[in-house]
Amino acid sequence: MNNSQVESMTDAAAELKKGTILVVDDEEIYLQLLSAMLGDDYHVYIADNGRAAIETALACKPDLILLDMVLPDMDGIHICTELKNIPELAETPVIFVTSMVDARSEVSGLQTGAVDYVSKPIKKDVLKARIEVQLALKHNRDRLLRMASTDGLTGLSNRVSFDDKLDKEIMRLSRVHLPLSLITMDVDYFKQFNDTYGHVAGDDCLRLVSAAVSANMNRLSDLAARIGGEEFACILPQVALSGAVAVAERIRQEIHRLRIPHEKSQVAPFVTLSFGVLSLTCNFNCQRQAILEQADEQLYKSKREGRDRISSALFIG
Ligand SMILES: Nc1nc2c(ncn2[C@@H]2O[C@H](COP(=O)(O)OP(=O)(O)OP(=O)(O)O)[C@@H](O)[C@H]2O)c(=O)[nH]1
Repeated sequence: MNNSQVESMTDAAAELKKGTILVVDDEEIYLQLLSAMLGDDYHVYIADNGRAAIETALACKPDLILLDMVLPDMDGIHICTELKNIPELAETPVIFVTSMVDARSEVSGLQTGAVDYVSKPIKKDVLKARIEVQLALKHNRDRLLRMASTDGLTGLSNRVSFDDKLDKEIMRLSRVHLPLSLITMDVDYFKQFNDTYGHVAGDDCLRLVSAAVSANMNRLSDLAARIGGEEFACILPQVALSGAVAVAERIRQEIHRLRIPHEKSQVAPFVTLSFGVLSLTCNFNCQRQAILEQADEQLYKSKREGRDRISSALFIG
């Protein structure tokens, strides 16, 4: 077996791992024991104090944290409370693994938001079974959350997660006085498209359009959503008007390149989109509803002025 075969087998083994676990314990012997116990099945990260635990959790986004109660810089209750206050980590299940077996400690641990409490010395099979239960629950919860925030037809974000993201970005950017841009877009003469080619072809068309829209979301903080039947929208945090118009133009041209036939369109023999772009410098008085209304006004302007075009404006607060 050559090196690259060994490497690809190692990669394949890594792929098969069932999740990421952060082990937090100040005793080297337990870090070693748990790493050896779990290392074949999971990606294991370790931390030997509270501060390192929080930093490592933020960096590796574990599926589960095994947390000791007694650590040199802060106790487990304190660490768990901090984790629950960090939005990205608040839902990460924590299992206390500790020698403190009195009922009061156990109750405190569970009241802090831990999902389970396991006493030392560790019984390998029991701990593994409890980990499996918590990971299965997390997996299901993540799947339900994904389904609740995704549009079933296109795989883009749905209206609920669009509204949620917009509210969050308005608050975040208000603190730092940075711009936010929105692009709203709508397929031209889509009723005629459905009437001509049928609803199934209409659905296929919406899927192609959404793929073109999401292909132009270049930053992790961008979000593309289907916010109505044939209406899409993008949130572009920290992007000013000219940048957002450039993104809209890229999407417009990409839709042209797709050449999806649309013989009943009065604009072109293929599918086109109309766009509304709106930018604002956020402040705490900005209301989602007012922002969307003004973005829609720009979209209607594009429709009125002939479709297959971009209209843009700065938000008037
Ligand atoms: N295939 C399909 N059609 C949809 C879906 N959601 C909405 N539609 C259709 O989209 C069409 C939208 O029509 P209108 O609002 O009249 O707009 P339009 O024909 O695109 O005209 P303009 O927007 O003015 O260019 C309607 O016929 C809806 O039935 C969907 O999920 N799939």
